[in-house]
Amino acid sequence: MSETKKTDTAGQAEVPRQAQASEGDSADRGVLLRVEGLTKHFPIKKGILQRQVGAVKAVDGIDFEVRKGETLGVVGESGCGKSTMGRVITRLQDPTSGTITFEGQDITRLNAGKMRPLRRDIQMIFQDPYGSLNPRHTIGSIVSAPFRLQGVEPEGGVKKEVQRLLELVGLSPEHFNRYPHEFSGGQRQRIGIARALALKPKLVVADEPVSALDVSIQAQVVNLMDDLQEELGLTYVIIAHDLSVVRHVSDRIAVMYLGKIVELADRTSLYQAPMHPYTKALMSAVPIPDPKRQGGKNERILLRGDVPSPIAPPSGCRFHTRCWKATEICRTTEPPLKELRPGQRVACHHPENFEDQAPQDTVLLSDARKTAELVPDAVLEESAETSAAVAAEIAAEKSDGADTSDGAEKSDRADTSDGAEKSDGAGKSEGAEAAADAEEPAASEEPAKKAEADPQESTDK
Ligand SMILES: Nc1ncnc2c1ncn2[C@@H]1O[C@H](COP(=O)(O)OP(=O)(O)OP(=O)(O)O)[C@@H](O)[C@H]1O
Repeated sequence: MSETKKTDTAGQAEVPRQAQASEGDSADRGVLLRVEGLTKHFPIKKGILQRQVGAVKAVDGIDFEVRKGETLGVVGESGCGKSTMGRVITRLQDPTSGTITFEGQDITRLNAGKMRPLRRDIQMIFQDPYGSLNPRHTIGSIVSAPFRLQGVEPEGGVKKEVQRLLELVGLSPEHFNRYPHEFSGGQRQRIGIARALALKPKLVVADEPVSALDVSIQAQVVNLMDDLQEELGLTYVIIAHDLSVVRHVSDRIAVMYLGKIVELADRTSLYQAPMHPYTKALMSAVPIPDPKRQGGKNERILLRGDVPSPIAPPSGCRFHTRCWKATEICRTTEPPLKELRPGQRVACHHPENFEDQAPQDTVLLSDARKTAELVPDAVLEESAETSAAVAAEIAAEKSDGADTSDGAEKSDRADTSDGAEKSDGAGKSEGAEAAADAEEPAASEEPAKKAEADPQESTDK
């Protein structure tokens, strides 16, 4: 999208202009949409009396904000609740609970009549360019529908405005009287975009806007959305099932798993140092175009099985049944979405690239042991190394103000060079509790304890 988004600056988190104000400072300034505790449960009913016997917890308590002018990417496997989230925040579906605030106005419970004026400002682009256009209507009629519905008469008339919109999205104004079947998938998606932009919305939620298109066409449509954002000052929420589409266009990315946001970070932080193991797994699935980086430590992490059912999600951390780091606390206690680094929120007891949040919990669950078999050794080693390095850095920073940077660097080297086992120990010794007063040296018994408790696991590693 904007130049800032296309260039990755090493080590420096990229934040859109509007987002440069600190999180707290921008309590609402610069925030277009705020979502708090949002849930959407679909009731499951049975019998003649249609009694509710359960619920599909498609979205199960999410919080995030969308800042003016930014692109927020939302990723996760199929069934994670992304589309439901998109339909609820645009109020095409009612939420079960939580609040949605748009430009400071609570829109959670507005009825259709009260939502109508807001429909101009909040638009959605749908995944299927074939199903989302009525085959019996001409392109002119489809793109002019928002004007009719809102009773808006654009300057110069509807026809002229629609032709301008068609041109804007790269179609010929002469296509006005043609029908959807006369267009290719990419062209149809452009028509969908023209329709969404007709009333100059402030927020556009695009649900997998390119996944139904050929790869060669995907880039064209993404670039078009990109250019339009700059030209019209749009704010986007772009939903995708993998990171390959959103990685280039998003300012920030929310990773969803089974109805929850497990990580939310600016793009650079997410790519340079993903913290949730699920994010890391999703990232490892994206092909790396740089041949120099191929064959390095970025090996593919295979996740076991499918996303569990949202009718009865796993207890504690919902990812624990597929996570190679899961310990008992992951099964029993749901990790909160916590800001571990500025601008990077993560919900994990044993995050990647950060000190362990539950260092006392060292025995892997049996599921995790099986899952670890699918994770390349290099990834496991790297994971232990980076966590230990961060833990050492934090400990050094806390113990010595003046010499911090030097000390931290040295201890990084020492830990990482010794390999996974040693660094794992260091990582485990510096936990959340220890971090509060982290003067203690690393407890070297930790890895031994782990190996003792779980010999299979230690050999796996
Ligand atoms: N109207 C509905 N009634 C009942 N269950 C629903 C309904 N809509 C969605 N679901 C369920 O909610 C869960 C989340 O679906 P959703 O479509 O939001 O996920 P998603 O991450 O967007 O997946 P996909 O990429 O496949 O669309 C799924 O288990 C789905 O079956």
